[in-house]
Amino acid sequence: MGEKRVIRKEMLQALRKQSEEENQEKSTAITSLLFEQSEWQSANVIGITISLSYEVNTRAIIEAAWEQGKIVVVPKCKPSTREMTFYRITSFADVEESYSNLFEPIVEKTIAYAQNSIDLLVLPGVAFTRDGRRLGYGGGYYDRYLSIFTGNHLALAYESQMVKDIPINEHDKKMKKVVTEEKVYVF
Ligand SMILES: Nc1nc2c(c(=O)[nH]1)N(C=O)[C@@H](CNc1ccc(C(=O)N[C@@H](CCC(=O)O)C(=O)O)cc1)CN2
Ligand SMILES: Nc1ncnc2c1ncn2[C@@H]1O[C@H](COP(=O)(O)OP(=O)(O)OP(=O)(O)O)[C@@H](O)[C@H]1O
Repeated sequence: MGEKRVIRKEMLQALRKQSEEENQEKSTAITSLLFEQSEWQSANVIGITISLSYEVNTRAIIEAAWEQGKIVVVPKCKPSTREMTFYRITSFADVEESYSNLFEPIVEKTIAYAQNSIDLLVLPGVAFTRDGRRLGYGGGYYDRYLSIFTGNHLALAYESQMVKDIPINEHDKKMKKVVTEEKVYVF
């Protein structure tokens, strides 16, 4: 556990140092590669997070999804059980800054979507390995979600988030794909 925390802290520090310009440039490349994936093209309902400033920018992805006629659902965390429920948003006015400074759906304005109605889950992450392991913020939210999720999933990351090793935890779920600004890792 301790080692995970060190990798997380160092990676987040490095990510926060990346300039906005660099973030934007790489995010644009990641977005283009994402749109080439068959999982994206065939999905009607996309489950995706609202990015923080240093994460791969998902706002342009969400806007494009709306333009492509797709349904966008974003997670709301339940800290007491560390579970997430996804709600459909049709504009950014449907989200508010809430838990842990994340942007989450305003429950009163949105409708919950069941897990089995999501075609593609687009995951964030702090660090990834070249064999498909993922390190998140340490909530275990996605490990729990993926343990019962049957749809497609892939993760978005900067190439700089690919690391040699991450300590394994029995709950850790392997990624199927990670899309970076340089390539698509398929596991
Ligand atoms: N933009 C974005 N949204 C996302 C994620 C993400 O990685 N990025 N998540 C990806 O999983 C989920 C949120 N994951 C979280 C995991 C842990 C904690 C957490 O433990 N927070 C502590 C304080 C953290 C700290 O030490 O600063 C707390 O609130 O008590 C919060 C969110 C869902 N939404
Ligand atoms: N399926 C699960 N059922 C029960 N507990 C789980 C499950 N998955 C993870 N956990 C627990 O959640 C905690 C956090 O897990 P971990 O450090 O792997 O999170 P993470 O992948 O970094 O975070 P996140 O998924 O939120 O981005 C650990 O204590 C882990 O044991």
